[in-house]
Amino acid sequence: KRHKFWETQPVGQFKDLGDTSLPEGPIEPPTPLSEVKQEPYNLPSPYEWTTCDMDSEEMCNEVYVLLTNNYVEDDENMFRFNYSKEFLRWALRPPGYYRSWHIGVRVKTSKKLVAFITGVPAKIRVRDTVVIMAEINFLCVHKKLRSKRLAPVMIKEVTRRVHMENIWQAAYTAGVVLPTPISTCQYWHRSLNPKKLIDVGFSRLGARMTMSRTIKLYKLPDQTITPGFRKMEPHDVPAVTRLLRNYLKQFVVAPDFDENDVEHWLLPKEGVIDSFLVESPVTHEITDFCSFYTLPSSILGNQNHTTLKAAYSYYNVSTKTPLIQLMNDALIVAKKKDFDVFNALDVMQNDSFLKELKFGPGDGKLHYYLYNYRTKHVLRSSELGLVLL
Ligand SMILES: COc1cccc(CC(=N)NC(=O)c2cccnc2OC2CCNCC2)c1
Repeated sequence: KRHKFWETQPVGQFKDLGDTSLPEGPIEPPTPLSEVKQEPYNLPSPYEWTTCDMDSEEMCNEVYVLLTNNYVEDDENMFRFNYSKEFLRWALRPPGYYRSWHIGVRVKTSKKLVAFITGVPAKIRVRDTVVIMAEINFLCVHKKLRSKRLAPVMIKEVTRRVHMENIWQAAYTAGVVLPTPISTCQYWHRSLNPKKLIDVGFSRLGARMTMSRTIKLYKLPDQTITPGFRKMEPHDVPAVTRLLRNYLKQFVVAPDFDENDVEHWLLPKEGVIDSFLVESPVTHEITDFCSFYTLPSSILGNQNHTTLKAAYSYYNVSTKTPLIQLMNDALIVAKKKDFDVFNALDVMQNDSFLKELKFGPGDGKLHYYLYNYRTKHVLRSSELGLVLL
């Protein structure tokens, strides 16, 4: 039976789609903390819960190895996300994080880590209401333990631990359709190293196209072209916070970043997150911002290449520099940093540059979900101002 688990959860149900009489907001009220289940859910007998301390080199490595071998693959099982350890430490330890929300499942006898799920706290605005939510991510069950119904009990356990911190909503994304997406995005890819992308089967040579013609088509200048375009630095945090908060106001769902959040999520970290801004050479005002995160993919079964170096568009703000020019500078920097491909979702105003900057549509969609929060309508992807890792 499809969605046996999700029909028991406080999420929008397919049967409610189109019923605009249902109000926007929480689906269920908070439970008194004294009534929240105090002990962990039961796992099947061979398994036990563990808390993954990402500060521990050993545990962080166990998580890295589990995800490297068992996390999300593309639809044709040619690529698998290969989040780095530094990236995982960044993604899982934002301001106010709870170590207890980094949940692992071990085999009692061997102590092998065989499953993982995480939450991090985030302030998310939905229209005019700021809600403290858990951002749920990295749900991974070892390939050999699939369809043992571990995922539902892991989701219930992370929900229970989130409830214990008096948080009642969550946000998550998935490549699969579950009850019920608040929005569905198309992903797009911009080739930076077309020869490698074709060699590994990520892209195909276009009809009536030669390889040299394809390389020329995607060629980029050696230098960025916007005057005042530079790497973000710590002293830029207040100005970038103001710029980003103002820009994100236009979207129905968006993070409510303060300076601490901006310092964590947007200051450059080598091999994890790159961020740039435009400082007007005359007024020294910060007028524009762009950022992308580093998420390589393992290439499964290719003799010549093992890793696809991919950049993922994160948060971008344009107030003076045309967004197309700003994003072209982001492509130029990504190419200089030896990325093979630059990925983007059609969220925010990304639709305005995708085709012109030679992005091609990906072969899948990314669905956005809220837990225990109903939106009046399914949102257009351009109404989304939230990018999850
Ligand atoms: C190229 O290697 C891949 C390895 C695994 C999966 C996919 C396809 C895919 N599922 N892509 C995305 O979900 C995606 C495409 C563009 C931008 N962000 C994305 O996902 C992000 C955000 C959600 N969590 C994963 C990373 C591609």
